[in-house]
Formats: sequence, structure tokens, C-alpha cells
Amino acid sequence: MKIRDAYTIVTSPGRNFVTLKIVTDEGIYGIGDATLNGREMAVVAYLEEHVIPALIGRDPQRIEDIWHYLYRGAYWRRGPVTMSAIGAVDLALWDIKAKAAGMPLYQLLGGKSRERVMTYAHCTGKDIDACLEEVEAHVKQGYRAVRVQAGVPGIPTIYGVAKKEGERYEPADSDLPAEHVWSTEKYLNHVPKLFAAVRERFGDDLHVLHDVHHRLTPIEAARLGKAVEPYHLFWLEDCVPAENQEGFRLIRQHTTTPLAVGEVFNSIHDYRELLENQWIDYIRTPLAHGGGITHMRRVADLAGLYHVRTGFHGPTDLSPVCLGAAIHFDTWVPNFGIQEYMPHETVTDEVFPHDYRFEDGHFLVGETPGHGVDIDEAAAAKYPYRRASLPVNRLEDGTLWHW
Ligand SMILES: O=C(O)[C@H](O)[C@@H](O)[C@H](O)[C@H](O)CO
Ligand SMILES: [Mg+2]
Repeated sequence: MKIRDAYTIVTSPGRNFVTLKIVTDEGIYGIGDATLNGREMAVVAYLEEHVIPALIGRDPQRIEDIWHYLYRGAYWRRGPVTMSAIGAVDLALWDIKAKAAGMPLYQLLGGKSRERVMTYAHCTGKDIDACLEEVEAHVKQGYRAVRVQAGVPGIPTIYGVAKKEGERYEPADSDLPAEHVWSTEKYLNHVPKLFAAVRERFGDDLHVLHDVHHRLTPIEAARLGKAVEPYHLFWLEDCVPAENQEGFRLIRQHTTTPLAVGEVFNSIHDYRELLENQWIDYIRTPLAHGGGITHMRRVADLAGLYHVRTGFHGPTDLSPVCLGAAIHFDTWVPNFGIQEYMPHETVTDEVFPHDYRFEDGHFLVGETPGHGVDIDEAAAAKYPYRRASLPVNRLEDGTLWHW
């Protein structure tokens, strides 16, 4: 088998997505997700200029060799653009291999470790009461786990909360970055009240998660982790920017609140200190940004040595291709924890037909050979790319802060 053709498809059904399609001389093709929110065209250029020309004529079944060819062979290793490009190739090649074998991807990985994949939903509200209503609605739909984010009095816009009630939350909501304001003091004083209210109304069994979105320092994160211990969170996510891995030592010394990290990581090396020191509990890198299945299963195996489980990033800014592949991975991986799920818009699902199903707060993997997600290129062509940027965040005095 040989790679006959490969090309990128950029489409914006509701939001921007980049897809890589690899076509073989035997008629089988595979697709991979190359979407890097707010930096989409950088990955397109990387693929078109540097990767696709080098793929033509290669044997698509040699996934491992192609991975190292693109990683070691580039000389310039790691980084979100490089690893997203490699991730897209890798997902497309696993799709091809599974189709050629006539198997759903999870079978090729080693078969089912579980019957269904637990997900968590996003519940947001302009204040605590509005957020509790969202939780109520999701619990009624069958979710066992919810991420709660509520507006903070005195902060005009807040991460994860939709601009208008009933609307979806979309971080890349403007041509150039919108400017948000942040106050750590107001947030830290307010947020434990949210968890107290959730536990009071919904009891102890519901899994409750929260995303800090990299906004605290280690000592502030330690204070928050400690303050919310009585509400036993499933996890506290991205409580600090993680470039300073050593900072987690301090957080860990102070709190038993479980920690999730890694949606902006792209390499096993980003995790090494965190895992080896047992400073975290969940890994978050999505397959599309972490060099695909070939690399992320190594990260998951390393994590497993330290009792760390997966909790893959699953926002709407990863396409159904990444989500579909993740559901196969989640069905197989022994140390699965949870899968994030933000439902895609109907137009997105129309462009990306798929066989995964959602039922009672869980995903059910499909049985179609491959990863089970396709792209309707004629439908995709109806939605041209529009530049969209993630916001920036400033403290009340104007200092640029972490977003
Ligand atoms: O936990 C999450 O789902 C994330 O933090 C997202 O909301 C990101 O901000 C977004 O994916 C950036 O592109
Ligand atoms: Mg997050």
C-alpha cells in the first residue's frame, strides 16, 4: 500500500476546523484532525509545505516509522504546531490501518476495557443560581459528572461562561483577541461558595469538576485546593500555568484535591516531572495535539505507572475526528478516567458524519472499521474559514495575565 495523495480541508461549520485526508493507492483513505484553535492556518502551512510532500509514496502501514520520520526528522522537535501536524497524520494513518484490517480502531489497540465512556458536561451560569439550573438540566439528561463555572461578582466576563444565557460558550469569539478582566482575589473569595451550593443541592454522588484556566500562582492554587476539600472535587484543572512543573510540589503538599493538567501540553516530556513526582492525577492532552495515538498511548502508559488516569480535552474546538478517535482510545486504555464532552453544533456534525453515540452521560463506541468519523467535503466547502482569536486576559490594573 502507498500514499497516493494527501490534502488539508479547512472548513468553518459553526467554528474553524482543519482536517487532513490521506488517500492510498488501494482506495482506502484516512482522516485526522489538525485543528489548533486560533492558530489553524499555522498547522495548514506546516502540513502543506513540510509534511504532505514527504508523505507521498510512503507505505501508510508504517505508522511508527512515519511518526519518527516527522518528529526526529524535523530536527525542530515538539511544540503545538509541529505536534498537531504529526497528530493529524497519525490519526489518519491509524484510521487507514484499522480500515485495512476491517476493524474498529479500539480492536486494533487491544480491545474493550469498558462498555462505555463516562463524560463530563460543561455547566456555566452568570451566577451560582444560574449555574445550579444548568447542573440540574444535565443531571436530568443522565450526566454523572459536571464541570461547574459561574460568574464572579465584580468581574465582567469570565472564562467558560457564555456571553448570553442559553448560548454556547466559544472562546475564539472575535477576529482579533477580545480583552477580558481578571481579579484573583474576587475569584478566590467566591468560588468555594459555588461548590458548597452544588453539594448542598445535589448531594455527594455527583462528580464535580472545575477549570481554573491557568490563572493562579502555586500558593494561591494551594489555598483553593484546600478550601474546596470538603466538597471533594473530581478534579481541579489547570490551576497554574504548568511551565513551572516544580510549582506543583508546593500545591500537592497542601491539598488532597485531585489535579488535572495538560490541555496545552503536546509531549511526554511536558509531563515527566509531574508524573514521576506524583504531583498530578489526570492527563488532559487530546490525541490531535499530542502527536496522535502513537505518542499519547506512551504518555498514558507512563501515567499508569503512577496511578494517573486520562481525562482528555474535548472542547468544541477539536473536531468530531479527534473526539471519535478519543472514544476508541478511551474504550481501550486501561487507566481511563473521564472524557470531556462539549456537544458540537448540528452543522458541525453534518460536515463530520460519525458512528459514535451518546447515551445517558456516556459515549458508546461504534463498530465501523477505522475511527468511525468521516468528512463530507461538499458540505465542508459551504463554510469558508474566518479568522477567530482566543481572548487575552488583564488584571484590573491592566497587567497582561494568563488566559
Ligand atoms: O477545559 C477546556 O475545555 C478548555 O479550557 C477549553 O475551553 C479551552 O479554553 C479551549 O479549548 C481553548 O481552545
Ligand atoms: Mg481547560
